[in-house]
Amino acid sequence: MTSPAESADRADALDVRPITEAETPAWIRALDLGFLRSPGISERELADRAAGIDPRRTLGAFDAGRCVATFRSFPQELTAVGGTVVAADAITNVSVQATHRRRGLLTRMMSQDLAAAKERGDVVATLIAAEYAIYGRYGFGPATWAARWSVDVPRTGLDRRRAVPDDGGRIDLVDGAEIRKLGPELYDRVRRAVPGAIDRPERWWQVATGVLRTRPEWTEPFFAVYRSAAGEVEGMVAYRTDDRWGEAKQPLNTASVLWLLGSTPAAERALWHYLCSIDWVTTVTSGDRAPDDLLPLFLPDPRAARITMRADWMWLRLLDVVRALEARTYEGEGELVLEVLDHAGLTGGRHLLTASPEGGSCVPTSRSADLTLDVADLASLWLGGESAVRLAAAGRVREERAGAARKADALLRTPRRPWCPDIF
Ligand SMILES: CC(=O)SCCNC(=O)CCNC(=O)[C@H](O)C(C)(C)COP(=O)(O)OP(=O)(O)OC[C@H]1O[C@@H](n2cnc3c(N)ncnc32)[C@H](O)[C@@H]1OP(=O)(O)O
Repeated sequence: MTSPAESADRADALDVRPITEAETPAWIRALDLGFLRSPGISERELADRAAGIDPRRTLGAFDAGRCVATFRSFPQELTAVGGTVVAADAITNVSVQATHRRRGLLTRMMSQDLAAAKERGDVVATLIAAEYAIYGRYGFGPATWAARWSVDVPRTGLDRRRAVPDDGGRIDLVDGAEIRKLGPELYDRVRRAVPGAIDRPERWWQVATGVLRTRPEWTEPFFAVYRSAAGEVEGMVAYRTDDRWGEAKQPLNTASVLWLLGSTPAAERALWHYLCSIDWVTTVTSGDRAPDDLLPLFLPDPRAARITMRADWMWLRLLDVVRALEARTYEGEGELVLEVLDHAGLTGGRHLLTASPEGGSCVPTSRSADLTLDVADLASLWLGGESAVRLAAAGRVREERAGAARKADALLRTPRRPWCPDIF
């Protein structure tokens, strides 16, 4: 039998390194095994997925030449509170095969990647965590949250006879080519106004419209565009329907939203109302939205919208506390001394934050701290979605001065929750 120490030694002996371009197909197959996906993959899917992978930022662990662990990062833009965009190290495709787990392979790949991101000057690292328990140990904290709703259309109280937006705008059904033409500009406006949102490279639109096939089961969705009374493109939605009928021939279709964008509340309202007006559709599922999404408030009876999922979404790892705190604006004016603990030594230290609605300055200080907190908890507070009072009550943040958590909330919390509309 092998002892844990011997297993750890064996993991150390494994090669963890960036892959070569020629190794990409084997790396993708290893990732699919790690994500419990069927090993069969078409040549087209393999080629379309490989085209999105930069081998220089793609790590593999190799045991006797076989890829047994995968890890990849790519450059990403993340919107901070106030609209400034910061450079992020987006981490994805993390897997360690069931035969090689719990021998430290993830820890080795993560340490390499975060060190490289720090060296490059990225302000944060981002990821969507498969399981809650994995990433806190590396200094990540949940920073955006998501909710899904299921709308019982007959209960909404909306007038089913109404067919067009009641605000002078219009909705048109369009094809994927039109979405590729109109989508990037609209999305860019939306994401710069939403803390927690990330950029969508051209590849995102190609995948969303089926030009690139990165999943075997892709079918073309419906696409609709909303234009305001002034003719401006302000909203867009992609959805699928399921052609379900009851035994007495009642139409019972569900319209499942894949993504819905509005640069104005009016655009969001018009699109949700449109989805609830489609003949045959009795249920609308929302896809992943911010936890404080306006959807229920657009319905005469908000109880028609039932929450079906609510969870943490994007996790953040601050790589540079000073640049992160200086990249955002604040809800009020004030000073706060933060003692930030980072056991990995990537950032942290005691800093004086001088905050205002125009921005902030952050400098090392020897003044006594108001709050002591782990870098992972500061990540949860940074986008304004978590409360320092709440974290203090849970014993995660320590108040060194009475009332400091409340003061931190007055500066850092935002009226709307941060939101990352995408999975990556
Ligand atoms: C951003 C993304 O891609 S999210 C997708 C993550 N991938 C998956 O969930 C796929 C299935 N799981 C896996 O592939 C692997 O189990 C991984 C990647 C989660 C972990 O890889 P491993 O090499 O086993 O992790 P490693 O041995 O470095 O573990 C380090 C520590 O994290 C802990 N840990 C790792 N995974 C988990 C988990 N899923 N739940 C709880 N603790 C975990 C280990 O116990 C270990 O703790 P210790 O230091 O106290 O002993």
